[in-house]
Amino acid sequence: MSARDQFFNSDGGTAGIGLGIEIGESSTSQVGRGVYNATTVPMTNASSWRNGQTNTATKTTPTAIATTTASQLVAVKQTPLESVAEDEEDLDQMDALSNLPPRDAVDIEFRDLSLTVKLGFNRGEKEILHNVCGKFPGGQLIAIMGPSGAGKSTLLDALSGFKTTGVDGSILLNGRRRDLPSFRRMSCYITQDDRLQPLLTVSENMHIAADLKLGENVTYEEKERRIEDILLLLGLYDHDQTLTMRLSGGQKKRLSIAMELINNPTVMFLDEPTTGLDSSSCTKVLELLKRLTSQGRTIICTIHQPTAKLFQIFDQVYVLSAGNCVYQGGTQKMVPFLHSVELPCPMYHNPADYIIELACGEYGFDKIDTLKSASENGSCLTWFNDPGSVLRAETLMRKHPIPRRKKNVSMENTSFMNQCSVLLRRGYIKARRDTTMTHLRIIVNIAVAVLYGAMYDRSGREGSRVLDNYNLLFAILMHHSMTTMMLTVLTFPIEMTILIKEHFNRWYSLKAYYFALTLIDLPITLLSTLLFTVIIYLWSYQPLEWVRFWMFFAISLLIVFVGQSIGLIIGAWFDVVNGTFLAPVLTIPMMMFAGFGVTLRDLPSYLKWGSHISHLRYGLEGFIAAIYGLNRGTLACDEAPYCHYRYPKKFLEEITMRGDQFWKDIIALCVMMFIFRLGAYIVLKAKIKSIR
Ligand SMILES: Nc1ncnc2c1ncn2[C@@H]1O[C@H](COP(=O)(O)OP(=O)(O)OP(=O)(O)O)[C@@H](O)[C@H]1O
Repeated sequence: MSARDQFFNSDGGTAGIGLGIEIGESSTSQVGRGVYNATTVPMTNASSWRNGQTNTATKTTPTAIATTTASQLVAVKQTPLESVAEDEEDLDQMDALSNLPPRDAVDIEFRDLSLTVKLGFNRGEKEILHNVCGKFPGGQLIAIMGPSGAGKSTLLDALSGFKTTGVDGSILLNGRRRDLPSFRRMSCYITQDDRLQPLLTVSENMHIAADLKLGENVTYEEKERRIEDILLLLGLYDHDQTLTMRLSGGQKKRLSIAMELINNPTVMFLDEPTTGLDSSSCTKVLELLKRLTSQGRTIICTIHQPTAKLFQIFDQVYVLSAGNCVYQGGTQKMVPFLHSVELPCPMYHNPADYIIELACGEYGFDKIDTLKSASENGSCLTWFNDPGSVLRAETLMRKHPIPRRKKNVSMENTSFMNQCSVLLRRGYIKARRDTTMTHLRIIVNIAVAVLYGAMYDRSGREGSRVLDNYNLLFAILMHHSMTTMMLTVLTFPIEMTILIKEHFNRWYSLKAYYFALTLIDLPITLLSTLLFTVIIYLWSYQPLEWVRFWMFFAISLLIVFVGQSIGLIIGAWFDVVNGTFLAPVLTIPMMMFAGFGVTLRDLPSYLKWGSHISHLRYGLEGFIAAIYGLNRGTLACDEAPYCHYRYPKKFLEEITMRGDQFWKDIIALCVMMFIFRLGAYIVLKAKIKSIR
């Protein structure tokens, strides 16, 4: 049977067993037996409950259930892997899982956690989390639930360290204050949207992740083994040659998890891992996460409103309402909890749905206050599955040794050189397959060169067509500047989302990323600019002198680089919509200052500064120097009886350009390129910081 089939045929034994326990325990509990039986029994078999069929569990006496489920509980606790894998396929997956080294469970606790955001200039602040407390014991699958806007993602961001600005309160790991750099080394964050490289296959994505996330001392065989195990475990093994963009939503979600599993994190944060998936894929993803917790990992997910079937997969739930905790405890204990506060879950109602309705204020806002005080805004541990086993911070501290202090250890697992070489390899694969950034760019350069060539045929040699040629030079300038700028503005925001995720998960440093980004684009920029230049230069009959050709090419190349750097600054800071508006709007003044429409001499004195900051001015001046400078001789005058610009000098005088400023233009463009590149790096860094 294929790995995929193995994955999809697994029956989620853990969840079922967990459910049995819940019913048994609750059936014998003292609180509201009538309501409790009615509401929890359906969870044993969600579909039969929905269909209104009688469930066998309902006919079982409470004592019988208690006996059965108690023995299941023992089985789960003592031999989790064996009891989870109920058939051969499961056991195969468990094999793969057992090759991932188990982790020492990390207990996460937070006290009086609040998070405040600034609303903008003069608009004050907004507190999103209001002194919430909570405890997430290690080795459990925990759901953060709540209505939309309750603060689930914000809590996840604060706990994972993704957000640090405006966070107040304490976060403890095994009883000690969280040291963020160390915590980031043992945890990972999987975002709601799948930020994956679409043009890489599953296998390539996994190999890149392994090469970046595993130390350089890990052998090739070890990496291969780990990749194979993870792909097998996640049911992606049969798809390892599929391009990521062709994967289904559920497969993409699993690939996101697979890539972060490579370095075996102890704590995993997942923002809405089930959003956008069908119910079967949701179940599979959550069952997979449940399996991962059996090895000591603590997995915390936000989830909107799980179905009864999904709900019972979790060990523990943390429910938020408008930034306050309204329930914290075991999934099985939610119904007794609601009963204890005299808000019993109605018959045939999914408790998860009911508590969300309560948290939304559908039954009155006073109920939210009741729940908040009953759960002590997250401090109350009474409703944990096994409150007796929940260790206090002091006990945890004593149990876990003081971690060794790591000074000056880089956040990344591999060296700068390794990061650069892996990123260059990834960039090369992407560039080969990228229809926009590579193929389309080359095609557009050839097509535009042919079009301009046809329009301005022979304009470069004719004295009577000097003005046409001047127009051509300006059109070339705009083409080089705008195409690369707009391409970057349109594509970089998507790349940026991937960068934010991977950089936070410590795949690479920003320096390595930026270095690779700059280098990887060089060959394609050189090739497309060279093709364009050769075609237009020859077709428009520019002077056939090597020195002029290379001067022309050098200016073209620098303009491309400057345009690209400006695009990078805009693309890094703004989204596609704002960027698409801003880029042309900023280019127009640069065009006006270039000396094309209004000569540099005629520019008002108070606007002269503009021409010094316009890259298009240096570009145009450089082109003019290449074509009409270097004391170019008399032009041919074969096409018209009157030849106004027979002498290039006359033309230069008229446009107030000297034709001997080539090196000054080159230096100015180089300085601009350097400043804009550096600016783009600073903007990138600032953007990443501002998000956090
Ligand atoms: N930077 C911010 N500025 C202003 N308000 C913010 C900011 N970030 C979050 N909020 C607000 O905080 C609240 C909680 O947001 P959060 O994204 O955590 O909610 P959520 O529970 O995850 O919602 P959903 O399930 O819809 O994703 C929302 O009302 C949101 O508008």
